[in-house]
Amino acid sequence: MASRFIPRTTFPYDRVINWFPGHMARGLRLISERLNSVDLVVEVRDARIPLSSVNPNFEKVVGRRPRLIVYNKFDLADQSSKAPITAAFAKHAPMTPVVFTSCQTDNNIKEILNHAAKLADPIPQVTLMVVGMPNVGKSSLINSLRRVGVGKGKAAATGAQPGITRTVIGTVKVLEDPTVYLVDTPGVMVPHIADPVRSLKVALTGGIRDHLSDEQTMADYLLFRLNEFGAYDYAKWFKLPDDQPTNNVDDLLNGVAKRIGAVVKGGEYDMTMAAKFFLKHYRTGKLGQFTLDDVSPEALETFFEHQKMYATTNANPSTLSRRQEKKVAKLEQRKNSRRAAKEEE
Ligand SMILES: Nc1nc2c(ncn2[C@@H]2O[C@H](COP(=O)(O)OP(=O)(O)OP(=O)(O)O)[C@@H](O)[C@H]2O)c(=O)[nH]1
Repeated sequence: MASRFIPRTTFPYDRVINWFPGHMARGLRLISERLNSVDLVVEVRDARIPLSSVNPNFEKVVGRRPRLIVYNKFDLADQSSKAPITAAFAKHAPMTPVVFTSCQTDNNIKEILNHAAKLADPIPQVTLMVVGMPNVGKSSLINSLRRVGVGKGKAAATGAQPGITRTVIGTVKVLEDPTVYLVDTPGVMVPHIADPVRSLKVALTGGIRDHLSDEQTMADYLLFRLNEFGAYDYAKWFKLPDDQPTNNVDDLLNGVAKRIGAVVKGGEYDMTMAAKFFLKHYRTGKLGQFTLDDVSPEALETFFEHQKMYATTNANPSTLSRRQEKKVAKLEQRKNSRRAAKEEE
């Protein structure tokens, strides 16, 4: 019985999956070049990995520009994650609006348009720039904004695999009155994700091309997390013996392969095809809604502290307020006196 099942408590994994093709470096450059003609940066993150889908490179490029954070694909995430994230933003970044959206249902899309329209008070025309890691749903968001704002169809190509948008497309009108334009940009990955498990989470949610991260390892990690959440429905879905959950990915994939008839020559089960099917099931929400990052108040506190440090040491001083400039100068001064003291030793 499932109640007697003891899930694994660790997932040893030390491989780092890196994926930073040329169009991403170019994309980052283009974002930085277009920034001066943009009134608001809309940074899209994946609500299933609210911390792991943050690219510190955006902090460097976007600096202290007015920004709105969108946690997209919220239909696939644990709905209880919204409250702690909202509270952490209210405490650490009260001037940054946060919106939780679903482009599948256009949920909360209007809220983004409302924020943009508010900016149109002193300026006649507002331009937004959408940035984010690959596959977080930037193009889908543009299409949703256009659908909700001006009732028009698809303007940007979307796809289940990352890396569909490869260059900055022209501006797209998403609201008539006031006029709001939007610029799509290519998804930009972190050039080097130091934490192996973080790279696995990004891959599992579709941010890295599947073949680069190995489907069976991703399936194993997904099984580990489902068991950790006590989400054992997969056992019934894939008709595992006695509907029992398992810690063994081969047992699971055998069940999946049998269920979908994934057999190769000689009658063996096709484990890669089974793993792909299992991943697709998860990615389309059929196994439930999960948030893979720790969003406890303590974890969010650490995250924001880290972000603050990063932003303070990397932000472009020309975009800082005088108070922030003073803080950066103070930090620099402290750093210099520490260096001088060391040299004297
Ligand atoms: N369930 C769900 N799926 C979504 C949502 N938004 C986008 N998707 C799906 O996620 C996949 C990626 O969406 P895109 O809009 O192409 O993502 P992107 O960020 O533009 O991708 P890149 O081209 O890699 O930069 C597609 O299969 C979309 O249908 C959402 O809110 N909910």
